[in-house]
Amino acid sequence: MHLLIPAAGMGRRMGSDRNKLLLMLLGKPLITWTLLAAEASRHISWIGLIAHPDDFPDFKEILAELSLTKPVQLIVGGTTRQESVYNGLQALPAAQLVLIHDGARCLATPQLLDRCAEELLEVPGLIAAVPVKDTIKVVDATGVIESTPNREQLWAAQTPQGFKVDLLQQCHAEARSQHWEVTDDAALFEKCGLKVQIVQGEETNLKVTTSMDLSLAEFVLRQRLGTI
Ligand SMILES: Nc1ccn([C@@H]2O[C@H](COP(=O)(O)OP(=O)(O)OP(=O)(O)O)[C@@H](O)[C@H]2O)c(=O)n1
Ligand SMILES: C[C@](O)(CO)[C@H](O)COP(=O)(O)O
Repeated sequence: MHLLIPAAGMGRRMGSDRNKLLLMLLGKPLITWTLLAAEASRHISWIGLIAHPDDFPDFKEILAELSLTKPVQLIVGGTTRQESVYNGLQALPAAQLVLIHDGARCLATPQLLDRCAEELLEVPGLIAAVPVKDTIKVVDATGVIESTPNREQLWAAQTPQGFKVDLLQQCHAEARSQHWEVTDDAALFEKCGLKVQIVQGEETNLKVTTSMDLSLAEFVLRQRLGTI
């Protein structure tokens, strides 16, 4: 199965002066951990790494050092994640199904990628997600709570997200013509009235967004490697 990895962000919330995916995490660039999970997945056969052209030299160096067994194509990203995925879909070789996984979710396991790949044979669209643990409040502009949604219906979206390619392409085309801006591909499917199935995600599959997340990711990796 084909995998697109959006990796063209800036990492503004990290407060870093470079793409956070190039920051070091336990001795390796953060994106390396994501690529290693894709390499170890039984179902992934092709990887599209969507990046900002300024980062191409660094990504090429990382890829040369890793020398993965699977083909990796560098694709020019856009100014938003949505535009980056759109570009990825344009560059995708002929394929019926695609998984999309954030470069910043570097702790996703190969097993999660494989479960999503297998489930995608049965449904038009899916996302990994975990039940929300906190009580969530809907708050107005003045900081006053408006409502408390029933937690049983709340799930935190992760990636991988997987889709039938033709349907996702149609949703992205519709989004461009209607000027929809969303933070994930499932939201486009939803807006187009298409079904998106939840696949149980992983609690450790955090998106490295702030420097605290980077510390948490290091802790999880050390635990996995048995060094703590
Ligand atoms: N124009 C963009 C923006 C984001 N991404 C990717 O989408 C994923 C999720 O985005 P996020 O965590 O928000 O990354 P950044 O945009 O780098 O972070 P920030 O919003 O803090 O700037 C990341 O793997 C990021 O590289 C992308 O490919 N193209
Ligand atoms: C796709 C995503 O990782 C799902 O949680 C997320 O929506 C990416 O965008 P964000 O704005 O960084 O949350």
